[in-house]
Amino acid sequence: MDIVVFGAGALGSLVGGLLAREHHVTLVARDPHAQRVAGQGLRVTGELDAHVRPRATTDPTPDDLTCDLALVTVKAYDTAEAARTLATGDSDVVCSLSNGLTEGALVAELGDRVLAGSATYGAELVGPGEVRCTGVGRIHVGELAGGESERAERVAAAFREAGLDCEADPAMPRRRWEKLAVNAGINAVTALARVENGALAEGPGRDVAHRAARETARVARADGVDLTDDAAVAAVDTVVDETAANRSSMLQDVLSGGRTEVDAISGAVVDRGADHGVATPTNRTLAALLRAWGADGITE
Ligand SMILES: NC(=O)C1=CN([C@@H]2O[C@H](COP(=O)(O)OP(=O)(O)OC[C@H]3O[C@@H](n4cnc5c(N)ncnc54)[C@H](O)[C@@H]3O)[C@@H](O)[C@H]2O)C=CC1
Ligand SMILES: CC(C)(CO)C(=O)C(=O)O
Repeated sequence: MDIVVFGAGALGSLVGGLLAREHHVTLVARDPHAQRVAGQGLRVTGELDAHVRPRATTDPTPDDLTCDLALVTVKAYDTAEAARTLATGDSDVVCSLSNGLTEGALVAELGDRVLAGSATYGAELVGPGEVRCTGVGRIHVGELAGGESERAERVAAAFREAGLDCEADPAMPRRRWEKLAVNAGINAVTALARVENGALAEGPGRDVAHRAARETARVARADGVDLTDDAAVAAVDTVVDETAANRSSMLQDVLSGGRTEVDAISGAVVDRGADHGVATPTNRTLAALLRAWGADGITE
C-alpha cells in the first residue's frame, strides 16, 4: 500500500515506522526530524525494535499526497490545516488516529473519504530520527457512522501485514466516545496532577477520572451513542492498567511547555454536553484548569 502519514511526531513516527516494514510510506513531518529520517532512516526503540527508511518530507506536493491511505497523526488543533493540505492530493481513504473529536474538520475538506480511527499504542519522540514505543496497544478503524466496511477491513489487513495490532470495528462511534471518556479522565487528570497513568489505579485522582468518564458517557448517550457509565469507567481502568508506566500525551505536552488538546477533549465534552443540556461540571473544571495552565503555565 502507498501510505502517507501526515504529522509524523511521536505516534505518527511509531505507526508509520512500523508500517514501513511492509508498505511504501511517506512521513510528512517537521525538521530536524524529517531531515534525519530522510538521511539516516528512522529508529523505533523501547518495547519494539526496528530501523526503517520511509520517505520523509516537510513540504509535500500534491503528488506526495496521492496515496491509497493517508493517516492523520497531528495534534487535534492542527487537524483543519492538515485536512486542507491533504485535499490538494488524491488519497483514496483518510483516517485520523488523533485523540478528541476531530472528524468534523476532516470531513469538511475531504468528505466521504474519511474513516474514523483510534490508537492505544504509546509513543514518545526521543529526538530527531528516533521514536520510543512506550506501550504496544491496538488500532481500530471503521466508518464514522458505524457499520461493516470493506475499506476499513482493507486498511486493517494492511496494518496487520506490517505486524501492527489492528481491527476494523463496525461500532466505531461508540469506540470513539469510549476513547474520549478515557482521554477526558486520564489525560486531563494526569496532566494536572503530573502523574503517570498508573497513579490513577487508586486514590483521589481515580475518582476524578471516573467522574469525567461518566459525564462523557452521559453526553455520548445524549448524542445517540450507546455508552454506559460503567463501560466508560471500565475503559478508564483498563487503560490505566495497560499503560501504567505511560506519561499521557497531555502530560507530555504540559511537561514540555507545549499546547494541550484541552479543546478537543475536556472542552469537547463540555461543548457537546451544553448542546444537549447535559451538565458536565467535572470536565468543565478540568478544562478551566488546563486552560489556566495554558495561559500562564509553569513547566517545572
Ligand atoms: N503519543 C501517544 O502515545 C499517543 C498520541 N495520541 C494522539 O495522537 C495525536 C498525535 O500525538 P503525538 O504524536 O503525541 O503528537 P506530536 O506533537 O508528537 O506529533 C504531531 C506532529 O505533527 C506535526 N505536524 C503538525 N502539523 C504539521 C504540518 N502541517 N506539516 C508537518 N508536520 C506537522 C508536528 O510538528 C508534530 O511533530 C494526538 O491527538 C494525541 O492525543 C493517541 C494515542 C497515543
Ligand atoms: C491511551 C492514552 C491515555 C495513553 O496514555 C492516550 O491516548 C494518550 O496518552 O493520549
